[in-house]
Amino acid sequence: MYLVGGFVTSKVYSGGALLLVKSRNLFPALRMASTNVAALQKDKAYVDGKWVSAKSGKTFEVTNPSTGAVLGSVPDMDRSDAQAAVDAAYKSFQSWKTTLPKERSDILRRWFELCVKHKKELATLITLEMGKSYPESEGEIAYSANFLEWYSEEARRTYGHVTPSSAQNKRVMVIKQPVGVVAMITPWNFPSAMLTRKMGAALAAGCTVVARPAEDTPLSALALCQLAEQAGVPPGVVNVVTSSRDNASPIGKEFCENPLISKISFTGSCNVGKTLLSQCASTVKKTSMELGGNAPFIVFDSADVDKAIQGVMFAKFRVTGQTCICANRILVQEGVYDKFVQALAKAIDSQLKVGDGFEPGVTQGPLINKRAVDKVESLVNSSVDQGAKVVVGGTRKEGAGNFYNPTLLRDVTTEMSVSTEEIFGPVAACIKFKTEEEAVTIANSTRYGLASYFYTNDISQSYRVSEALEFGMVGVNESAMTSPETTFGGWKESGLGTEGGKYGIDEYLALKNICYGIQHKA
Ligand SMILES: NC(=O)c1ccc[n+]([C@@H]2O[C@H](COP(=O)([O-])OP(=O)(O)OC[C@H]3O[C@@H](n4cnc5c(N)ncnc54)[C@H](O)[C@@H]3O)[C@@H](O)[C@H]2O)c1
Ligand SMILES: O=CCCC(=O)O
Repeated sequence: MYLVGGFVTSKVYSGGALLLVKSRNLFPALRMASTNVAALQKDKAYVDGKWVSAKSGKTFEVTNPSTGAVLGSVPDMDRSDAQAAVDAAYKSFQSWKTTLPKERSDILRRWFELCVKHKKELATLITLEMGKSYPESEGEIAYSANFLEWYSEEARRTYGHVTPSSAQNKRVMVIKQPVGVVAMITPWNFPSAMLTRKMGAALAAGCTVVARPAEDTPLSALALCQLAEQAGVPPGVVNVVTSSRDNASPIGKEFCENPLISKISFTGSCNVGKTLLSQCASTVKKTSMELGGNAPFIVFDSADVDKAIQGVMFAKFRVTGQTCICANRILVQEGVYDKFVQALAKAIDSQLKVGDGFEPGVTQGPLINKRAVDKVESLVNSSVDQGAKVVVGGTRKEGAGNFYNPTLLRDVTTEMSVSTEEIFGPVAACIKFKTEEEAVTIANSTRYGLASYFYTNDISQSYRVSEALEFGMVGVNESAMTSPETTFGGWKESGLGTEGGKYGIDEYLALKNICYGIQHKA
């Protein structure tokens, strides 16, 4: 690693190729991670236990959204590459499904331990390719690794049951078996955790996997493969195909139409989820869909406002507002509205710092790309045109990188697009309401149903409202509600199925009813 013209330039050897990683703010993280990040950065995809190029030989570049610097290139695979990966996964399924749950558990445990051991290098890769602040990246690696640990424990608990029979000469039991090869498509906002939440469950159940990570963040996925290999995951059990956005749709089609695949597990936007669902009809595949959200964050008059501010700072500004469970509509009862807005403005000013994720003290990294900044800017501008007022921010950050300043809007109404659309950026949009019924009606008046939050000190209200909200997840006086134990999933157009928690592994298991005819002694 050496310094050139104020930049830190790091030699990164990747699959034999020398990459120069250049960033003003890289130094602190690379110092933490030493240069081992190089050993985990791959420039090939991972199929059948081998590091491979695209058959076409094509590659695409991965860039740092904070600086625009090119981090490296990975294979731009197409539909035929995906097909080869499916063949490998299908072949490996025949033996993986017969392994003992304890063997799968031990392998997942070793993979978890390796992720923990390499957390600094893995976190460095996330901040490099995705931009989130380095402490948030370390947090993601802990979260991501914990899914492997959780499923190493769940692997041994896939109990079936015996059903009392209605006939003397029959016995009936239900067993659970792995569904088969699972195709996974994941987004860029949690480059590691969205994969392990799926892969941990699938492998524990006895399924094999072909995954296509988002084009913005393939490096974290490939690093995970390397650790999986070291943990003893056999060839073909985990396969990762990388591609540019241009090949996302053809690969998606292959996944949906290939009869060797039994299930698609997708995390991403509602629009792409709906496309995949319609494509899956041709082969009647099982699906898990973790889609977008439009989370209400309700603050009632009785709430502890300080606690609600602490909660909204996390629920709104985590990962610069780019999580599917981020607070999207902040509904505040009229009695505390002004006090809440004032306190939130103060918290934003004093607690948030925008910049390169490696810079000490930065809490708000860049948005993923220029398109995302344009979208956030247009949502803010159109709200202001319709009467919303900017209390804090409301502008892009000057200079290079895809940065948008943390923004607080007041006098927002339910009709504005900032309320109806998923913002996916650092914009807190505050709406005033009068009654509990009005708040619940507004909260539920969306086709999304992923996460919701409310703050109250009225115990009866906490029961009433948590039962009335049409969302898969409800935080009551709590905004940090995800963990491996959480049953994570959306209602309505936010998705199908759940991940994590007690039920996560069931998504990868098929029920089989076995009826025994027995000779009954006279
Ligand atoms: N519910 C959840 O658990 C969850 C978690 C994270 C993100 N999300 C959602 O993801 C969205 C943000 O991620 P995004 O912008 O990357 O979403 P996206 O839907 O644009 O992309 C998600 C993935 O799908 C791929 N893709 C795009 N078009 C495809 C096609 N036609 N066929 C197959 N694959 C295709 C992309 O390359 C990417 O890998 C938000 O809506 C967010 O709420 C949901
Ligand atoms: O973006 C969605 C995932 C968020 C989480 O798992 O906490």
